[in-house]
Amino acid sequence: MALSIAIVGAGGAVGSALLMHLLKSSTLQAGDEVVLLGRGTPESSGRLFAIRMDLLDAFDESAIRISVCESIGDLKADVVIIAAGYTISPSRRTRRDLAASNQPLFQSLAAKLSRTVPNALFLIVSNPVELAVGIFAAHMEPQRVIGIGAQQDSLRFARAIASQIGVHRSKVRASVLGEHGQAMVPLWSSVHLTLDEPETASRLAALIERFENSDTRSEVNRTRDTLESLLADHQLAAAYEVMEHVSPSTRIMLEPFITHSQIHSTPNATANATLEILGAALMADGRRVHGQVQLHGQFQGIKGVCGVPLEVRLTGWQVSSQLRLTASEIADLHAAAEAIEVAIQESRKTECELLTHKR
Ligand SMILES: NC(=O)c1ccc[n+]([C@@H]2O[C@H](COP(=O)([O-])OP(=O)(O)OC[C@H]3O[C@@H](n4cnc5c(N)ncnc54)[C@H](O)[C@@H]3O)[C@@H](O)[C@H]2O)c1
Repeated sequence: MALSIAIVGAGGAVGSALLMHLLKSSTLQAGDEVVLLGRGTPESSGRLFAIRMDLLDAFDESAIRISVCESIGDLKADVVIIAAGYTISPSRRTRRDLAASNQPLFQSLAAKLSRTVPNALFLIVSNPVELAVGIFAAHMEPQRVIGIGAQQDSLRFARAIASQIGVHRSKVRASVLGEHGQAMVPLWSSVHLTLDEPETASRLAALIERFENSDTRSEVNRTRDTLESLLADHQLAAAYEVMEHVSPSTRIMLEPFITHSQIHSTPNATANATLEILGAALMADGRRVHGQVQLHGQFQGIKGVCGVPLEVRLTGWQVSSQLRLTASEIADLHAAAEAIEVAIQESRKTECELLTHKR
């Protein structure tokens, strides 16, 4: 049966990259449909119709249907990708600022989409991803809501490791759980090679020994100061060079901010991570991906939103049983889940205060 994928925020940096990746990859087949969902204003619809025409001119041979849905009430879709909302900028510097700005949008989208497409699979790109997942999971079946941040972080961790041992990412597997933010939990115990090559294996063993127990927090703090002065001087090459020499755990925390400082987003990496989860859902072959989901004790007894290993189908996620964590990783994961819960509660409190103020 033909598949329909809707994108909310299709005109943004991530949404545009996602469209390109979707239409260039073999994820969809002839007859499937990509729906660009508008905000319900003439300006938004106009822009989406123009984007549609440009895409048709580029990709018509693929025979994938591209349509614009002007009103959320008319939407029909099997998968909905949420890539709308504010991003980090000089006027919204922290995840807290972002939470305050994006919370009303998340609430409104979740309420409307739960009425029109309650049985869709929801892939959440927007940040703070944990807040969005919590809100969407309160409106639909929690099993149908997945934040893509942990997949993005896992891919970055694998690449950071691959680059330090001189191979490409296809040769390395690695997982990052927890928060898509400061409380992320890179799992050194999950790191392994997909090739049997003794020299590479010994380089990886040396890297793990060097960094597995290093103090990421203090390295992040030290390195952030160095980066800030390099960025202030527009020394981008030097900033990226610094990243080659820090721990992969530090690198995945800081490198996206260097990129963001120049192009205000990380569109292609994010589109790729989103597509990996979509691909896993379509193949439904039990491959492991990672995502922020609303847990009720299914992984390490955690209750709340947290990034965990997943198996995904179009009907929803289940926790993947393929990962064995060490005791200290389990402790870090519980600490991350608590930090996420505190941040979510804080955002809810701020929203309540704002509502009381308005009355
Ligand atoms: N998880 C990740 O790794 C990751 C990476 C990059 C961006 N993001 C997040 O994805 C979101 C989009 O990022 P971007 O870089 O594409 O930003 P962008 O500013 O380029 O695009 C934002 C999009 O959201 C739409 N939008 C804004 N307010 C809206 C509203 N009220 N209703 C409907 N649509 C609305 C805009 O029209 C635009 O299409 C942000 O929340 C950002 O933080 C996440």
